[in-house]
Amino acid sequence: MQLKISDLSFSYNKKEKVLNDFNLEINKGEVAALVGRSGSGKSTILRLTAGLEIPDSGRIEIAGKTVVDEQKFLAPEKRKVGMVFQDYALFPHLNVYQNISFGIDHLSKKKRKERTAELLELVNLAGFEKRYPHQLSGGQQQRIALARTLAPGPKLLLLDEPFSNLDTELRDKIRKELKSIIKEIGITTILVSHDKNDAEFMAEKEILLN
Ligand SMILES: Nc1ncnc2c1ncn2[C@@H]1O[C@H](COP(=O)(O)OP(=O)(O)OP(=O)(O)O)[C@@H](O)[C@H]1O
Repeated sequence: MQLKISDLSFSYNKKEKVLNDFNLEINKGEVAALVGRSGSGKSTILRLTAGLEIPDSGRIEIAGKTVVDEQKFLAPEKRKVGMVFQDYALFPHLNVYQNISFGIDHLSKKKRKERTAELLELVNLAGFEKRYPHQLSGGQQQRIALARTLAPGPKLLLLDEPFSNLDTELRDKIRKELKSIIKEIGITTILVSHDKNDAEFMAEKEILLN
């Protein structure tokens, strides 16, 4: 089991529960989609898994290790979880090389260079090192965001509405690319989507939130 969520409850304001005893299990290498109406708590589940919110109760285990329960809270950077946000959140003042190598500054310069090159190869953007985010198309920005997230070698990849900023034509292309990258590295992935087609195309398993 790569991700196990047990009896997770959460509210933003302590009044209205967004999640009530929510459970979820995802196997290693599996790609799962969270689907459900707007406001059903899809992004909240990703945020809790990444450690950006603290649950009211329940437990989350990643690769067999408890990252949060009533006693414990592991900081986001220690969870080995990579999250790509809806708006990609690239650093506008850093170029592609700097964006991707941001999370691996503990490595030597040589290793960092190698790893960044490997990731640019993976997302098919070798040669783009010196470009700035505003000099990239939406699809390219998304692939750089993915490369940056994958750089430290996360055990779990979280994608929040990865196709929402793309027009229909590009969306098709990006979906295929994203799926093939995920398969190539075999990373366990959860994706949030409000689009049934995207979810069906990308995921082996769909989890419906009400
Ligand atoms: N920071 C916040 N403070 C207070 N309430 C919030 C906050 N973020 C989300 N909520 C509320 O929590 C509920 C779940 O939100 P969440 O973003 O997880 O839903 P979602 O299923 O991802 O929705 P969408 O498909 O529209 O992105 C919603 O009712 C939302 O209004």
